[in-house]
Amino acid sequence: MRCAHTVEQVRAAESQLMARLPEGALMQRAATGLGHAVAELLGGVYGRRVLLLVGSGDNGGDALLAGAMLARRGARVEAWQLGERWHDDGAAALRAAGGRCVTAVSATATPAPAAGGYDVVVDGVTGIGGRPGLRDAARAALDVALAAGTAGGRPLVVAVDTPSGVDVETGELPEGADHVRADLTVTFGTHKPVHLVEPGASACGAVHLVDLGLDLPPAPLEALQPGDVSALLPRPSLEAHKYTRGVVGVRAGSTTYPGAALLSVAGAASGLVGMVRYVGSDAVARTVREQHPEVVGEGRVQSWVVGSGSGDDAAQHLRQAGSDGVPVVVDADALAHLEILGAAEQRPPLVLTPHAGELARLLDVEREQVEERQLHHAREAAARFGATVLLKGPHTLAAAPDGRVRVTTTGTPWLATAGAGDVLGGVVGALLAAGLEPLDAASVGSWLHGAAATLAAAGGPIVAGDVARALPAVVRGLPLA
Ligand SMILES: NC(=O)C1=CN([C@@H]2O[C@H](COP(=O)(O)OP(=O)(O)OC[C@H]3O[C@@H](n4cnc5c(N)ncnc54)[C@H](OP(=O)(O)O)[C@@H]3O)[C@@H](O)[C@H]2O)[C@@H](O)CC1
Ligand SMILES: Nc1ncnc2c1ncn2[C@@H]1O[C@H](COP(=O)(O)OP(=O)(O)O)[C@@H](O)[C@H]1O
Ligand SMILES: [K+]
Repeated sequence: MRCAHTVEQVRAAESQLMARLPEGALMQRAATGLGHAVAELLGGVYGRRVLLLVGSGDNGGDALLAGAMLARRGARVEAWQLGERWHDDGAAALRAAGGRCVTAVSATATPAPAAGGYDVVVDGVTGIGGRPGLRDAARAALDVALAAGTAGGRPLVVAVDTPSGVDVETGELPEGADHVRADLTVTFGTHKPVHLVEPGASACGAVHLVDLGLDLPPAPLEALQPGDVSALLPRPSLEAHKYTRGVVGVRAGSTTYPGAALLSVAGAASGLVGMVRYVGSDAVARTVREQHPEVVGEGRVQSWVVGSGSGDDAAQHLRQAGSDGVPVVVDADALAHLEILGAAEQRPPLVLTPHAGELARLLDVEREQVEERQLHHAREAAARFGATVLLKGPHTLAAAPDGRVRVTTTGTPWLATAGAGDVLGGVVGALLAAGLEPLDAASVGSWLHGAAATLAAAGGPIVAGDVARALPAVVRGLPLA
C-alpha cells in the first residue's frame, strides 16, 4: 500500500525518531536520498550544473546538504538564499564543498544566472512547513531559473519533499498564486496527500520516496498497489459454484442509450462474479443477450448497478434496486434521485460514481470547485450521503463515509472516452456482489479499470469496450496473493 500521512502525523513520527538519533542525522538521511535521486535523474554528477533555490526552513537545509554532496562529486552547485535566514550548517557544508552561495536574494535583487545555465533547479523553498503560494522573491527567482537551461531550454526541476506553493495536505493549488511544477519530487518518510491527489499530484511530476525509518500510524489516504489488489481480489475456491461467487444485477441503458446497457454489462461480465443479470426493456435486453449470451434475466442478486444511460427510467430502477437491501452502485442518471432511497439509515450500502460535474450537482457547487478541491468534496459527499463516493477523473478518489480515502494511480488519459464510466460501474458492482465491502469494491474496481485501460491503450487510443475486454488479462497479470 502506498500511504499518505498528514503533516501532523509526519511531524510526530519525525520528532519521535529524532529523539533517538544524533542531531542532524535525519536531515542527512533525507539529503543523501535527495542527492542520489538528482544524480540519477541527471545520469551523472561530474560537471553538471545545479541551482538550489533555498527557503528559510529545513526544506532548504535538505537542498543545501544534497547540494554539498553533489559538489563534492564534481557538480557545479550554486545556492540562492530566498528567505531572511537559511540553514547555516547546510550553507557551510556547501561552501566547504566548493559550492557558491548567493545571499539576500529578493524580488528586486535576483542574481544573473551562471553563464552556461543549469541542468537542474532544486526547489528547496518550502516543504511541509510552507503555506500555499510563492512569495515574490521565490517567484522571481524561479522565473529567472526556468529560463536558464543549459541547452537554451528549461532546466529539469526537482522538488524537495513537495513542490513549493502547493497545499501539501489537500493537493489543492493556490488560488491566484504561483507554485512550482516539478519533473521529479523527492519526498521523505512517507507520501503526503499532494503527491497522490490532483491537481497537486500533477505538479509533483514523478515521485520518489526516501525511506527515513519513521514509525507511522494508519494513513488517512492510501493508494492500492498490485499486491494489495491481488490480496483483496475475490477468487473462486475449489468448491465454488456460480451462486457462491455472487450475482450482480444491471439496471442500465434504455432504448435511447442501449450502448450504456452493453458497456455496464461488459464491465460486470468480465469474469469476477458467477452470474450477471440484466433488467431493462425487452428490446435492450435482447441486444444485451446477443452480445453477452451468458447474461440472464431478473432474479436474486447480491448487488445492483443502476443508472448509466437509464434516462427517464433511472428513478424507477433505483427504487426497485434499493428495495432489495443489497449494495447498489449508483451511476449517472440515477445520482439525481438518491432521495428515493429514503433516509440514510434505511438505505442499503451505496457506491456513488459521479464525475466532477455530477458531484457538483449533488453538492450544489460549480464543477470547477470540485475539480480544484477534490479531496474535500469527495469526503464531504461521502459524509453527507452516508455512502462510498467514487469521484472519477485523472486520479479517481474513493471516499468512505468514515473518512478513509483511496486514490487510483492506474489509468491513462486515453480513458477519457464515452462509456468508460459505464464499464467501471459494472466492475464495481461485480466486486460488491463477490463480497467486497464498498470501499474495497470501489478502489479495487477503479484500480483494475485504470490498469485495463493502460494495457488496452498501450500508448494509443481506445474505446470503452476495449477496457472491459482487457480486464481479464489485468487480473491474470496480478502478482500471486
Ligand atoms: N522535521 C524533520 O525531522 C525533517 C524534515 N525534513 C525537511 O524539513 C521540511 C520541513 O521544514 P520546516 O518545518 O522548517 O518547514 P519548511 O517547509 O522548510 O518551510 C519553513 C518556512 O518557510 C517559510 N514559508 C512559509 N510559506 C512560505 C511561502 N509560501 N513562500 C516562501 N516561504 C514560506 C516560513 O518561514 P518565514 O519566512 O515565514 O519565517 C516557514 O516557517 C520538510 O518538508 C523536509 O523537507 C527532512 O530534513 C527530514 C527530516
Ligand atoms: N484525464 C483522465 N485521465 C485518466 N482517466 C480519466 C481521465 N478523464 C476521465 N478518466 C476516467 O474515464 C472514465 C470516464 O467516466 P465518465 O466520466 O463516467 O464517462 P462516461 O459517462 O462517458 O462513461 C472514469 O473512469 C475516469 O476516471
Ligand atoms: K520544496
